[in-house]
Amino acid sequence: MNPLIVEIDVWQTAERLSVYIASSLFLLFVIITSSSPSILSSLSKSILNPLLFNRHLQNFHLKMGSTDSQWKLADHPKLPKGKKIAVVVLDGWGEANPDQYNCIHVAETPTMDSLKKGAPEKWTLVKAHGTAVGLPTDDDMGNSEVGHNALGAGRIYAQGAKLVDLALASGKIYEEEGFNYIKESFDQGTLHLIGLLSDGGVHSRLDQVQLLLKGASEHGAKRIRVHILTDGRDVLDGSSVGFVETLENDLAELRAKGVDARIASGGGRMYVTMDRYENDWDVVKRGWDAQVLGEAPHKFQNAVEAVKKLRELPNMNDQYLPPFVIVDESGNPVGPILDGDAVVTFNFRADRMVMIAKALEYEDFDKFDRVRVPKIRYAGMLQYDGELKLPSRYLVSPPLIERTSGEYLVKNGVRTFACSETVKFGHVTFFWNGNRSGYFDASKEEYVEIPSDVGITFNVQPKMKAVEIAEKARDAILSGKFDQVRVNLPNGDMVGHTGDIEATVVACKAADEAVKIILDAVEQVGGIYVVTADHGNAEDMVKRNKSGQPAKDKNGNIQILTSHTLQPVPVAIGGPGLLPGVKFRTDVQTPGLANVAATVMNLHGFVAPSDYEPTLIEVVDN
Ligand SMILES: O=C(O)[C@H](O)COP(=O)(O)O
Ligand SMILES: [Mn+2]
Ligand SMILES: [Mn+2]
Repeated sequence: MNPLIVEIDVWQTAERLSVYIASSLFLLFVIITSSSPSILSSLSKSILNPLLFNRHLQNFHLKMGSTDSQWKLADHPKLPKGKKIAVVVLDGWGEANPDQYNCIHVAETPTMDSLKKGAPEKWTLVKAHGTAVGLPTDDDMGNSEVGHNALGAGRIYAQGAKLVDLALASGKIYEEEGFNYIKESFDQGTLHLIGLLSDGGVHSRLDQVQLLLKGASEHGAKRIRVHILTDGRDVLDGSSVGFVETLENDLAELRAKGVDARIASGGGRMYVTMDRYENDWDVVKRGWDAQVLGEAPHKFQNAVEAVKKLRELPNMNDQYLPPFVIVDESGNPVGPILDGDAVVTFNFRADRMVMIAKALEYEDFDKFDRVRVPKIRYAGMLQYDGELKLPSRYLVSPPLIERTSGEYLVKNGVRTFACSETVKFGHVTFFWNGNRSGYFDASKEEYVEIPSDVGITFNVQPKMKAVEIAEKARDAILSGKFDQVRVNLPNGDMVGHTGDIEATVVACKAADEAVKIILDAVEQVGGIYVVTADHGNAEDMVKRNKSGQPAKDKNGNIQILTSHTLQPVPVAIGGPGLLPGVKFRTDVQTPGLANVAATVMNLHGFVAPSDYEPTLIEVVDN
């Protein structure tokens, strides 16, 4: 066995022992002051399970109000403190076979190529999809929310997709406070469901919507209106028609059972409702006008026809369909949101629901003129922002992601700088910190957002703000004011989602150049870099058949993949500050993104908490 691992084990045992002694005194106190048998039995279970016990204790400290000592991380036995560390997340940068649809391979990426030459000691691959990041199955592609959650939290949490599955399967969703709250409107009002209609599993899933429709009607909803947002980003472009047909069939079945259920409005997710990080409130306003006011530039009597017709507009695709409302024979919208109605936003993922949640929930709201603000009972599928408690009502509790590496490091004196452009800003801050907005300690942190271009698809500007982000990171590194400088470089992902292969190649080159700027700064200050990604995207831009060849549609055309992938992502370490003996371990079972947090903590000179996924590195004495 590696000497370092033994040393850490010894240290951890010592730590655990001291924690036990202190805690046993506390437990004794509880036992003496309480004769409850249930407490005694759970205590004895905890004592027998050190991991569980540690977690209980840590959570107990947090609940009781934490002090610095409870956050204190142990010193790493070999790795020094005080190194400047750059953590670079290349969004949508996976590792795949080299071919013409692998834009990372096609692009000139000398910096990332040079890192790869350090394999296997300084460059490795980790899982970034499926159960490795808390998604329901290994058929689920990775995404930014779960990827950054895992990177920052160092542990794998059952994510929204899975939690909603469980709540629907057990029927618990209908017993909880959130559903009971909206149910109050079912007698007199309409239940409105707003969200992304696809089976992408990133923000929402069609099968969950189907179950919710069925369950809500069985629990008393008599009038239901669905406001759809078409996808084409997490699923193939053009698939919207099939999803709308499926939904229409379900609604027809409900109508046959006497429920007045219809689609009321729609629009493409990137143009209607699902903006994020306040990049462009007009997107949310277009949705508000269609969903709440029943007003849109396009009116149809049938949603399948709406989607088919709007897709015929020049350069149109599912992501950008203009807003439309469904009207009756007299031209009146069939489902504006009115006083007394209930509204559920059925996406489980947070980032692109926060803005609409604010519009639906906040009394004081000045981002656009809402014209009419109906008195509704509103619930999110999940609570989208735990810090803002937004929305205040929700059907399923979100994963409780606590004690993230960001919080630990800041509380251990690591001065932290984080930066991206608007479209990914929340990824390296909010998602990284366990879906929590704001600073842990404003005196030690600075988060910089570079405004993204607004109102364009990013294939038009594939370089995005990569250089600006890198220059901010460079300045932060050189300033000496920060110990960790963390960025997200969005290009591979944001341009990859457009399906424009040529532009994605330009995007990958731009991201690579940005990495170079950051690594040069690391070099200058004798620092360390950790370069990784949150999931794949740009490395595979075509749908593949089972044998891995590009799949063709019925007309013989290649099907461009706009979505993320199931590919692993690289993790590269290096820089002049890295001790020569540091290398990637070969004994970590199925390493994934969640193993990165402990790795970074080690490089800052600390041992990660014992319930974190193991570090990827070891220090071998020369
Ligand atoms: O919201 C999006 O843009 C896509 O659905 C997923 O992309 P992301 O997970 O990289 O943000
Ligand atoms: Mn991403
Ligand atoms: Mn993406």
